[in-house]
Amino acid sequence: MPQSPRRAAESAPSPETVRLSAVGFGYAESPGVLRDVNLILPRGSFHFLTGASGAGKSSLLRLLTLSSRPDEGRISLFGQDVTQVTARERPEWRRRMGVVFQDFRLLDHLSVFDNAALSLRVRGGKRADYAADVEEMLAWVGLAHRADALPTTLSGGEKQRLAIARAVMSKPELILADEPTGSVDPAMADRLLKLFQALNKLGATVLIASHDEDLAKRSGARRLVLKDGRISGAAS
Ligand SMILES: Nc1ncnc2c1ncn2[C@@H]1O[C@H](COP(=O)(O)OP(=O)(O)OP(=O)(O)O)[C@@H](O)[C@H]1O
Repeated sequence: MPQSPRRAAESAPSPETVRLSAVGFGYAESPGVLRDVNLILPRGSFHFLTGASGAGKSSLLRLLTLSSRPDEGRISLFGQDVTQVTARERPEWRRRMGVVFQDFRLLDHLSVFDNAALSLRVRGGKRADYAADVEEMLAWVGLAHRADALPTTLSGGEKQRLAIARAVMSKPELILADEPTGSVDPAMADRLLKLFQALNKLGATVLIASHDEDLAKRSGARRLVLKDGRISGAAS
């Protein structure tokens, strides 16, 4: 039985934020997407996960967000085995992560401001206490002037920037981002990269899945390459 996330957070933090041991994963239609994947993300590390379209980057992130379970092997997060975590236990683990989904998953009935503030709202924070921080984050991603807009009125790049603001707003311990710069221009991609780097400097463990080889190189982050269902390191 894994320790509860809250209890685990109270004890000394694990030096490993993520550990995958001999992980295998696939779908009925696509078996063997991941095969014998072994991976350690030390606390406070910054990695780019690259690989061709269909290599399994999103599938690997699905396992880390506990949206899917591996067919084989074990997964630990924050030093705790989460391989068999139930749907009921999942939200508590997810609160320790900031996730940028490839399809954004914004809440269309909430304003840009309220989407960005979501993780703070669910923690029961008062608007007056977090408003300045949310406004600052929206300004950083260039959305201050759209704070009252609904997500349906945003461009693809604006939605992506909002998805990032929302994911990192509560300064999570682990940031997982799936193609977080796929819809923005190179200047904005660099700006968003700086945001991830700043959060990493504050202690967050960051894993970015991306096709963008140039951005991965510019980041100076460690590279992980997914190919034929397996992960290997690559020179940055
Ligand atoms: N829900 C699903 N059901 C069945 N097969 C799936 C599902 N999701 C992904 N796949 C298949 O699993 C493989 C890995 O897909 P995945 O989305 O993880 O790759 P990716 O590296 O993230 O690709 P991209 O860079 O294009 O987003 C692909 O062959 C894909 O067709």
